[in-house]
Amino acid sequence: MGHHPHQSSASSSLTDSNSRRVVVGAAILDDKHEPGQMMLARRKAPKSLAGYWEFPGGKVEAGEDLEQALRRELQEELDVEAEILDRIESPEPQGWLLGNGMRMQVYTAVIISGKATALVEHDQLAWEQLDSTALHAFEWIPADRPIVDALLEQLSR
Ligand SMILES: Nc1nc2c([nH]c(=O)n2[C@H]2C[C@H](O)[C@@H](COP(=O)(O)OP(=O)(O)OP(=O)(O)O)O2)c(=O)[nH]1
Repeated sequence: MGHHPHQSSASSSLTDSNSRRVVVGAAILDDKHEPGQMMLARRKAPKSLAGYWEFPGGKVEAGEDLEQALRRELQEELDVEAEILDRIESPEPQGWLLGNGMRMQVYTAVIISGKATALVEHDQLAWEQLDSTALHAFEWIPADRPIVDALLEQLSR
């Protein structure tokens, strides 16, 4: 009895679809100083999210800081080297609340090397004007829509 609680809490931190893991995402811009377009990516999996558009990115791994994690994800998912620019300010400092209870921090970024390619996570990439109507015409993961608005607001400052 004495050992059980310890064991289960140690393993749950690795195996839960836990709400503590942080997600990082990128609003990839076409130009660092005068952005006109951003890139969106359409998910292939899981089934519940397949077909929805998102900010490319993923979960931060142990030992990484957020920007390192994001650069790694962009390399793995899109085969590009990226420079991370600014954090999109979120209502709470921990980041944007996602549908599954996780938090996501989103950064603007530019590609510094390579041509973005949909590899395993996505089946389509799109460049779109930084315009509210144009961007909201895509079927985003619902939790991402307020982030799109905050991005546009922040870029217009
Ligand atoms: N990458 C990304 N994930 C998002 C966005 N919006 C949103 O709700 N999510 C959710 C979907 C997933 O549940 C989670 C991110 O997980 P992921 O599957 O992209 O992470 P990962 O690449 O590290 O994959 P894995 O190791 O879990 O297989 O956050 C978004 O804009 N970008």
